[in-house]
Amino acid sequence: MKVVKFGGSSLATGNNVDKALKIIKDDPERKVIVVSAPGKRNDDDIKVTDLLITYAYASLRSNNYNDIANKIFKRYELIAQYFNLPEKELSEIKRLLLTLPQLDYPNADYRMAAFKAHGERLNAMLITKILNHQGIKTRFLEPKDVGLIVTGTPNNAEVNPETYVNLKRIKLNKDERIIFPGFYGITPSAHIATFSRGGSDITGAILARGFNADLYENFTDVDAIFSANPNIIDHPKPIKKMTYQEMRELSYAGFSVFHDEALIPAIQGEIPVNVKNTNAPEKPGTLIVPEEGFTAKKTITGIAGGKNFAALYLRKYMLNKGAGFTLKLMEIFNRHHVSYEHMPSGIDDLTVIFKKDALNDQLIDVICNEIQTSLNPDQMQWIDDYAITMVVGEGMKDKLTLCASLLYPLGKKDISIQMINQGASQISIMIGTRRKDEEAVIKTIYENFIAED
Ligand SMILES: Nc1ncnc2c1ncn2[C@@H]1O[C@H](COP(=O)(O)OP(=O)(O)O)[C@@H](O)[C@H]1O
Ligand SMILES: N[C@@H](CC(=O)OP(=O)(O)O)C(=O)O
Repeated sequence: MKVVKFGGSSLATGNNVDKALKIIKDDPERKVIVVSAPGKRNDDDIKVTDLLITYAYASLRSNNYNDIANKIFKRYELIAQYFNLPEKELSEIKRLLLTLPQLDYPNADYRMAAFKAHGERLNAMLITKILNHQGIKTRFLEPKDVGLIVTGTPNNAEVNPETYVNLKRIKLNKDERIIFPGFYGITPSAHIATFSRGGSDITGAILARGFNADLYENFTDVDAIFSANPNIIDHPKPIKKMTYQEMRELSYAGFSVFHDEALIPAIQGEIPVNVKNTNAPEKPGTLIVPEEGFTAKKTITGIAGGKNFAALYLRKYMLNKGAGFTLKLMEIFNRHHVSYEHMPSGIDDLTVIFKKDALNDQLIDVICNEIQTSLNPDQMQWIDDYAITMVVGEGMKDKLTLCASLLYPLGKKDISIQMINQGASQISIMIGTRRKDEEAVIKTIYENFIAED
């Protein structure tokens, strides 16, 4: 049995949905289908999830939100019309959409989560109706029906392990497909909470693990995962096969094609993941597999870049001798509920790297003031335009001189390296630069090490 997920880019129009449905019908093993909300139809379009965010704010400010609600409904109506679905089939979808502002929510965050989740919820309802209309027996199931329980914050939730116990109890009928909305779960108190953006990939992986699928197929709008972002490198080489850990590191640093958290359930359940193109399903795509039994054919598998970082540089002479410096630093972060990403250090200095969305200007000032008062560093600098480039490959493990040879062409191009860190797993090297240099780092390493390999 396969769990299949279609991203928003694969469900943006009636024509796209039709391609997705053909893929489903083509293979009886594709039994559990996770769907995202309709995505962008062209570069200037707006994803339904973003329209729902606007709707949530507009309906808080005034009663004048009909235009945005109608604009959202129109997205579903256009898809329904493509399949000649009778209009009455849409009445429930319209009602649910229009009543969102009137419902009770515990607070504004839960309210926002419920609005956002309806992008996938209504799409799953619609696609179920379309398939049944075509004579394909299909059942709509959602998190509350199967016990997909989440905890954490309402717009950045995490799956609760109880979910897997609940999923084991669900019976899948032989002659029936399941359509399941991605991106959200249900809290222990039965409220909707969403994963972080792009989180339908996570739902697919949870169901693949929970139903013990043979394969998790993730359909998107590119032929494969490429060895570099196709928006930066022209026609980058596709990756045919890679390990879970390689994918984790690449998606963390910027391969937006697959959510980095989505691999964890797949790893835990040892479910292989196949990323494929809805527009070319005959192509093999990229297969993501366990490390055991994997033989690396290339030194570097891929290179990813993330611009959305900031760093705090601290110099304190004899840092290596002074006990408690790092502990006090951690206590300050902990007091303000700030998590950090990396903390490379030397004898006299350390850099703490943050995701920018973990902080705001006020918090940065408060934290820097506390550090100055309690740790009295010899130098402290906040670097707001920090970028991380991650060079990843299982084949890097035994290449002792790789680090030096990676840096040489960057130096020749006058790119200033702020930090370099080889991961303990030895399959990644992280290069910290100023944001303006990030694309040049990716292009230089791609040209010298991937294009040639
Ligand atoms: N290394 C990469 N390989 C493939 N696609 C990438 C890569 N890095 C970024 N992308 C982008 O990710 C997009 C697919 O992700 P996304 O839009 O979230 O898909 P979906 O809507 O199917 O979830 C591609 O269209 C591409 O622009
Ligand atoms: N619709 C949600 C969740 C998601 O996964 O979407 P997509 O499959 O289009 O990346 C979002 O836009 O974040």
